[in-house]
Amino acid sequence: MADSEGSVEQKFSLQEVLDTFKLCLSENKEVYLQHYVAGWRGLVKFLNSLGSVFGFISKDAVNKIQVLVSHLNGENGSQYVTVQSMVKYELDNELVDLTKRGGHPESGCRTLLRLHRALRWLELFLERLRTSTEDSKTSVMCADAYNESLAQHHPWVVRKAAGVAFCVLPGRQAFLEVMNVGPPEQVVAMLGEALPLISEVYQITEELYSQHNLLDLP
Ligand SMILES: CCCCCCCC/C=C\CCCCCCCC(=O)N[C@@H](COP(=O)(O)O)[C@H](O)/C=C/CCCCCCCCCCCCC
Repeated sequence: MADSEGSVEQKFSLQEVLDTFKLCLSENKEVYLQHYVAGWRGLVKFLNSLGSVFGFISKDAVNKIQVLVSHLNGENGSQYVTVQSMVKYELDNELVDLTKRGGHPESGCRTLLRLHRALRWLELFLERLRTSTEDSKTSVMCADAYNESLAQHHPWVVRKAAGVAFCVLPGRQAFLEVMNVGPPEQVVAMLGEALPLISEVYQITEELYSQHNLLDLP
C-alpha cells in the first residue's frame, strides 16, 4: 500500500523474516552476510511499526545494517559473501581494531558483533514470547531477555532509555497481531519454526568469533 507521500508501506511479515533466516546458512554452515542483513532489515520494519519511542534503537540498527551493506557493495564485496570470509579477509588485512578503537571503527567484524549480540536478545525474547501465556507482559519478557544479553554491553544511559522504551511495548495480543501471521496459535507455531534457525545462526557466529577472539571488539 502507498502512503500519502507515495512511498510503499513496509509491512512487517514474520514469514518473510523466517524465510530470510532459512537462507542464511550455506550447505557447509557458513553464514551469508546478504541474508543476515536482510533478516535484520525485516526485524527493523517491526520495530518501526512500534512507534517513535523505538526510533533511537531503529536508527542504530539501520546504521549498522548500512555499514555492512556498504562493505557488501564495495570494491572488496566478494570478500564479504559470508561472515566467515569477512572475518578471514579483515583479519588477514589488519582491518579490525582488536583492542582499542582506532583506524577501523566501521569494520565488518565489529559492526556485525553488535548485531550478533542483539540476535541473542532476539532469541531469548522470542523464546519467552513463544512459551508465554495470555497474561504475560511483553515489556517484562523483553526486559528480562535484554538484561540477560545486550544490557551487559551497554552503558547506563542506554540501559535506562531501553528500559523506558520497553514499558510502552504493546500487550501480548496486539504484539502477536503485528506479526501478520494469523491467530496466536499460528504465531506460536511459526516462532517454533524460526527459533532453531535464529539459534543456529547465532551459535555458528558465536563459535567463529570465539575462535578468533573477536567477542570483545571495542
Ligand atoms: C519476530 C519479531 C518480533 C520481535 C521483533 C523485534 C524487532 C527488533 C528489531 C531490531 C532490534 C534492535 C537491534 C539493536 C541493535 C543494537 C546494537 C547495539 O548494541 N548498539 C549499541 C552499541 O553500538 P556501538 O556504540 O558500539 O556502535 C548502541 O550503543 C545502541 C544503541 C541503541 C540501543 C539499543 C537497545 C537495544 C534494545 C533491544 C531491542 C529492543 C526492541 C524491542 C522491540 C520488541
